[in-house]
Amino acid sequence: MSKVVQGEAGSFHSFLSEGCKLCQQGAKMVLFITGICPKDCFYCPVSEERRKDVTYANERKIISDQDVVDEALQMDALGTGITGGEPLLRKDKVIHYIRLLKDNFGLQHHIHMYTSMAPDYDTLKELADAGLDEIRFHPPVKVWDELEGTGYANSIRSAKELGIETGIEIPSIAGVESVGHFANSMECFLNLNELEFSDTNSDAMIKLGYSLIDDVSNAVAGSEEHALEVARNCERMHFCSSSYKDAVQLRRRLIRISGNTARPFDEIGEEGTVYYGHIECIETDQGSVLEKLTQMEVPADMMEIKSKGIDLAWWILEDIAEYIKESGIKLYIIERYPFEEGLIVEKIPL
Ligand SMILES: C[S@@+](CC[C@H](N)C(=O)[O-])C[C@H]1O[C@@H](n2cnc3c(N)ncnc32)[C@H](O)[C@@H]1O
Ligand code: SF4
Repeated sequence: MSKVVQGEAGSFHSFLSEGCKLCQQGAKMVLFITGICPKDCFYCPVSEERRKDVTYANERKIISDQDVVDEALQMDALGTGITGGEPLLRKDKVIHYIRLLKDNFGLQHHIHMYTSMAPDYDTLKELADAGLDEIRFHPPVKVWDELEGTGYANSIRSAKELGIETGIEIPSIAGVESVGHFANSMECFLNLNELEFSDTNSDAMIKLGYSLIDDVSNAVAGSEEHALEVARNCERMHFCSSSYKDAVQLRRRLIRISGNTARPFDEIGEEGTVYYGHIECIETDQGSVLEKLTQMEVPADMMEIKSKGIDLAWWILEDIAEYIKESGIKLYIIERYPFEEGLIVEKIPL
């Protein structure tokens, strides 16, 4: 599928792979296999905390298979993107999780994988046999001009032969034009990511002369223009902008998760965050506060006892605030990301 889309700096063709379509709906779980990687890209955005041999499904640290299944259920995932670090450094783990996800959620659970390596036919066959649907190769910048003569060309040919939807995914920086021609000659798709600053790459990127587009986004000035150049000659390409990723994909993912996990008294906001009231009190006060709530006939399904207080519907808390406020007890309306211990966006004292 190819259509003309309007970018901030002009219009260009856009091709969406199956994995991208599901990602745009916020329906893809992100399975981070390992944080280790043999490459040393100057733009690497992987956080210090994750640059180890650790596995996460979205923000959940994975200890057992059940954790992976629970996270997919929690967001009602329609597919999974396998990433890292370099996932193929833990090939057996990748194959194990592809099988686990296909067994639990059916063959229609779409799985794509990123790799910076150029795996041989046998490795790709193992991945295809396990059920991998789509692969996105990320060759290092230094070989972009000579991709025909590298292992990436063979890997792309093999992946296509094995029936895996095949593409290249790289950041949109100087030099991408030649990758556009290569993608055409290989008849594979090309995803260009708008280059972004992160905590781990900003020193290197500033030294190389990159700068922010403005003060409110992490996007790098000039990145979109490189993609527009490529779009002139590349049929199956897509530019994934930083603002789209943040504004649309994240919001849709949060809405999916909160729709699945909100308690009866959580209000789901337009951005997918949840709003609820919170009575902060020490354990010894909890009994007397609960007694008051019962006397005021607050329904049991409109509250939940937590270790450091009681959560309840914010509109009920607002109504009864003046009757339960006393020394040592604090009342708040909280807006939070819809995960256990999710980021608190706002905490308004009553
Ligand atoms: C973060 S990597 C993770 C998977 C694997 N390590 C790899 O590099 O392919 C996934 C994609 O992110 C993109 N990427 C890497 N650094 C980026 C940055 N600073 N800004 C925008 N996209 C970036 C690359 O196009 C890469 O294909
Ligand atoms: S291949 Fe990916 S994880 Fe590895 S250094 Fe490059 S961006 Fe980072």
